[in-house]
Amino acid sequence: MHLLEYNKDGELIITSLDDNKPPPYAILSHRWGEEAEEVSFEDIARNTGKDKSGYKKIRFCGDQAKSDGLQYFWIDTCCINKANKAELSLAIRSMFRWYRNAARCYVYLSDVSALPLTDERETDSLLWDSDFRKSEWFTRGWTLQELIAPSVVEFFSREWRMLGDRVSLKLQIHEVTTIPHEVLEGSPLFQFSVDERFRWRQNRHTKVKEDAAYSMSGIFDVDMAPVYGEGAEQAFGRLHEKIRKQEEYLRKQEECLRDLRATDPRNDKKRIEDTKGGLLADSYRWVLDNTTFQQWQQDPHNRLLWVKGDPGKGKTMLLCGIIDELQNALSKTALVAYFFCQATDTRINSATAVLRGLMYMLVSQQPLLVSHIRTKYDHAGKALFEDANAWIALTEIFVDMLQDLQLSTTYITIDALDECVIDLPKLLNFIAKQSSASSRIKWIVSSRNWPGIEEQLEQAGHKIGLSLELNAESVSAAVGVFIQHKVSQLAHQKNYDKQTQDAVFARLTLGADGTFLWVALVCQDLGNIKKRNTLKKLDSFPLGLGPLYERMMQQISVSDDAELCKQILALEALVYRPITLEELVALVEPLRDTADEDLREIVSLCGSFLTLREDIVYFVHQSAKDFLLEKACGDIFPSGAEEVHQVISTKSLAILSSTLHRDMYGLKALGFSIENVTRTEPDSLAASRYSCVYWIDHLHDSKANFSTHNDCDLHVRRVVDEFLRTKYLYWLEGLSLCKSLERGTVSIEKLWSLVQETQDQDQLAQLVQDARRFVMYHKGAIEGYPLQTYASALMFSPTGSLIRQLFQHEAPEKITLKPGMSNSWSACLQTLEGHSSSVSGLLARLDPAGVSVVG
Ligand SMILES: Nc1ncnc2c1ncn2[C@@H]1O[C@H](COP(=O)(O)OP(=O)(O)OP(=O)(O)O)[C@@H](O)[C@H]1O
Repeated sequence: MHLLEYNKDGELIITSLDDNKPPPYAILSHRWGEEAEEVSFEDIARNTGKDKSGYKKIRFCGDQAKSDGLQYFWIDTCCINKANKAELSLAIRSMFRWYRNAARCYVYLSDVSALPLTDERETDSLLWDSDFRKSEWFTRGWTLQELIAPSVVEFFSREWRMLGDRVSLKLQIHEVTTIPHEVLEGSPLFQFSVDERFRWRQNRHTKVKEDAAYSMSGIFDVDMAPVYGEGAEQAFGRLHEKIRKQEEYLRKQEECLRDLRATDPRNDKKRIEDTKGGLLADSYRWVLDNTTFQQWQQDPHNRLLWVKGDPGKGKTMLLCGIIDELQNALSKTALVAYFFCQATDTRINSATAVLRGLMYMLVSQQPLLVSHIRTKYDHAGKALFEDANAWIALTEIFVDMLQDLQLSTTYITIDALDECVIDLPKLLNFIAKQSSASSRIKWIVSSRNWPGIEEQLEQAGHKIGLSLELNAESVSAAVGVFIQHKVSQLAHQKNYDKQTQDAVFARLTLGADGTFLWVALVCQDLGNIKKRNTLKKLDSFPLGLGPLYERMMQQISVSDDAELCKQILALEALVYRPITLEELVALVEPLRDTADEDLREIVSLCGSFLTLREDIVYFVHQSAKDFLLEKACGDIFPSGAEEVHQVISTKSLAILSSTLHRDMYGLKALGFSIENVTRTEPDSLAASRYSCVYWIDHLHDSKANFSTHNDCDLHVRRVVDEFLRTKYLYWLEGLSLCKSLERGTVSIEKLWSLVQETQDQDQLAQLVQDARRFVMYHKGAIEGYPLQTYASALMFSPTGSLIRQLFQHEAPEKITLKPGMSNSWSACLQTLEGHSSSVSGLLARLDPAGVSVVG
């Protein structure tokens, strides 16, 4: 790009600079006078044209830029070498970007006069307002992008007096152009519909007719080479086609991000901070002065920082604090991606979830990185992130992203590696390798002091460890600050007198032993104790986390609601994700008619093991769940954990049997896309969502043995058989509505492995086999369009399919297939979808050889 500047003699000169990284510059927007009177590229090159009337504009623009501290400026009359056709064409395509990248845009309105009345600097807007509104500048085609693209647009009168800027004049500009205020205030253009953007060009004209289309291309962010002579119709036709392709691309992009996002780690961080009582800066800031931390931050050879410590030492909160500090201190171009593993939540407890979360965060901050995902995603779709090869695909994509030169300094943080329960060794191996790969990427991970983790991270070349136990003094001081904070909170809440407050403080200080969690749990308990009993109870809090949990368990055991609390704890310890209160009530029979208030009270009676946030029940800490599973099994699972799994599984089937039916969200149309589905109010699946997704997992973990003939197993078989016969299709619809069909197919495989054990391959085995084929075959259609379960899925299943026969009454009545379906399932296991746009009606099978093509 060519830019103008003054040389040391005050003469205008033209300089060519890199288009991608231009220095700050001003840009002029104006109406051309007679072409012969405008200063051209050659004029500047030859130092001529000073006698032309257009020269004044250039001097004004240069002077204004100078007074705004800008050395360079750009004017279309003389910064494009029009003799060079290729350059001209490129300039037309780049114009929107040049205006957008300018530090300031000066709009010179030669038909608006604004002479000052009294004060030299002030002009009276009443005098020029009407001229301003009538200015020809608002009627020209190219000036639309000149008005919208730059971040700062300033208007000047014929006398080069400042009238105001795009924001201060937005009322007038809106009235003249109808362009919304938000656009004039700088909102991104993609937020406005195509029709809306086309509307802004109404009443605007261009000298050359094709320019009417070319001048809009930047507004739609499409690249369009000018072909003068093609005519306006053809030019607009090309523009519309480009916009259509662009929209298609963006839609796919959105789809890709939606599929990638198993969780948004930013929300997890907020939630974790909230459930842990809020982040206290004074309890983590010690780390900023820690020499190991500083070494990691400053030394390019130290790329991986491993924060390690025992349960409850404050690692998670420390990482939350470090992330905040990094984000506050970073330059605009640096990125921070983080992920919090939580073993209790299946969404965020696997190696693939970690990579998905990190990638999602990187792409959200640097959208161009999405190209690395798109190359694979455009072929594979959502399965890329979920199928058996997901780990391989994700690591390849992630490595590509990290090697992308557009990625500047990047901080990657993963908390609680020990809570990554699926494929931790793979994740550790990946971190160890990748953390050495680039000095631009800095890693922080945290975990408990597990030898297995230590062993694998040992392989990392550029690592450094920060042990909380070895920094006991700093951690103790941080816990001291935490105690002060908690005690003053309690004192306020319980209205403690000075003696009680001091005694609580002394007890917590004596017992904490550098463990935040112990303090947090004791304070939670103290919050439930009457003020007058506080001093008496203080000494009964045992030292150490384990003994404290034991005491909590004993208290529960002697309470009036002991059985109920234990039942809830048993369920909570086994569920695969945190459940909502509604799901809890559905799964725990004695809670069925409990009033909301009582329900909350009962949850709070479960000692300090559980906590409620936004009506979801969480463990207060992973160590609480660990304690229940390892040390309190006898209390909460008197007949073994398998039995509780089995109860959850059969209870789930009972819930599903009474809630599932056809078209639960009232979608009516068979082609209703899942993308447009919103939950009904009240949500008919609210209580059964968990059961819908996880009943088979619990059945599987109950170690049900379908080949024995004991009463219990026979009963379970009967229940499963009955459910599949009467509810299978409604269950598939439910899974689709819960956006969990993929998981459902994995579950059906699990069920299949269970029933396969039956020696005689009885009816149930045949039914499950058929159900499995059914879902594998029609997964794509059902996943995208829940009600296709009853249409294409039923109709395109073989006539001999048991599921088809059982649900024949749900199939569309008036459609006959010619030729009809064969009697049995083909060798094809799954339908591959190769359509480029969405499928919304019935599907056509074109290929009898085994692979169906739909669309
Ligand atoms: N900076 C802090 N601000 C506020 N609370 C804190 C802070 N640090 C620790 N805590 C309190 O201590 C508790 C335990 O901290 P945290 O969960 O970070 O421990 P952890 O070391 O990650 O434990 P684990 O490894 O077992 O998961 C938190 O629930 C919170 O109540």
